[in-house]
Amino acid sequence: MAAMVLNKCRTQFYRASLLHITRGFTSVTSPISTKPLTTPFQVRSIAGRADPVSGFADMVAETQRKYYMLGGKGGVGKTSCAASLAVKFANHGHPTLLVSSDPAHSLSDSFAQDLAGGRLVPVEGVDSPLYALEINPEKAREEFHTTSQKIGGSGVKDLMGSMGLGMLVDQLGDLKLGELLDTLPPGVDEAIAISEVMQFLDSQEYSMFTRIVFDTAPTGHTLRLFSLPDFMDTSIGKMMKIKQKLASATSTIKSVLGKREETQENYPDKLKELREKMAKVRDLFRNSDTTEFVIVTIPTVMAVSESSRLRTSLRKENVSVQRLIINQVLPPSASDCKFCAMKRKDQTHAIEMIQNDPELASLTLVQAPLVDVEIRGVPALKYLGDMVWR
Ligand SMILES: Nc1ncnc2c1ncn2[C@@H]1O[C@H](COP(=O)(O)OP(=O)(O)OP(=O)(O)O)[C@@H](O)[C@H]1O
Repeated sequence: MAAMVLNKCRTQFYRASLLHITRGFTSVTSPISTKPLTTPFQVRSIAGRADPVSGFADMVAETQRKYYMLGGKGGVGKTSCAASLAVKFANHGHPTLLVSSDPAHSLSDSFAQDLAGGRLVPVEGVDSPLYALEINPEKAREEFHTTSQKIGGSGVKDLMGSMGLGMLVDQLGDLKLGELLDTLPPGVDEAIAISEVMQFLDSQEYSMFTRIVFDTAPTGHTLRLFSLPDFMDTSIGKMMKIKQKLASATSTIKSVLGKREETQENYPDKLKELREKMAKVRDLFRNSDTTEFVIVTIPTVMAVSESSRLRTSLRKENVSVQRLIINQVLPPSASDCKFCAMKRKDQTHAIEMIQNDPELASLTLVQAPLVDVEIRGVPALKYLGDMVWR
């Protein structure tokens, strides 16, 4: 029965067959005929849009450095689309850096090459230099935590207790410092890691890159980046108060005991530096001349709803979003099996949702087909890139 149903299915899955993509062919052939198909998946703007967004020719044209951030719900194809864009930039002459700030890195899996290690790793098989960098948000979080703890965490309370300054510990209570340090907002690690990368980008080692593509963590985390400078203001303010209280208490004690003042590392300055870096990253993201945020989604109600919320948040933060990639769209069919027919109905509904969504309807939609094999390795990414980035 299942075989009979499947036999009726004439959905023309795009033959990203291993044979084709591992040999680097880019032509698309139908599984039921050997004739090339004319792909219907193209950059197109929605009816009524006055100014269609630039195509890949414009994305590649300028020599000035550009940043592309790809974000969206988990599992929709952010890494695949980001990696395919990076490959395409590199194959069009742009030395390109692909950065993953998703704690669950998948660049190595996507390229089928070992790109791990938190340092620049060259990607093999592309025409111009393409480097990958998997940054470690966990490490950034730990560093932030250690620095904060040194200024005023439990270490301070222990120290003050041992100095007989228990009353000051009580005064610290109202600053809710412990709470502050223990409840760093989710995504703070990713944001810190991104800001660390941004400072490298000004260095000589990174100066050759003219295209920088970010594969970001799922939706909510990326958005934290924008609220962090304010969060840092609050936390730095609290830490400065503690430092002042500590400084006056310790100098009184030391003068009584006749001890010399020790030079202390200026930790709040470090936090201020971090805050400044984050503010710089936020400003860069808001600069529509250099940066574009591309939302990736799939045609399901849940993914579309999340994309709409993401777009609202990015608009409030003045981040430029011009295109929405609708990934894994079922290809055309001469006659669907029952499963494909149901799936197509759902997808059609989700695409209509996009077209009627006030946040998403104004974007240029780029449909990318569901292909019949997993997208792994440079030839496969090139294949995907040729369909998505046109
Ligand atoms: N158009 C497509 N056709 C078929 N498979 C696809 C397509 N796009 C992505 N995939 C596959 O879907 C899976 C998830 O893709 P990917 O890792 O790019 O998603 P992601 O959004 O980055 O995930 P995460 O949020 O977990 O980082 C991978 O196995 C990938 O090969």
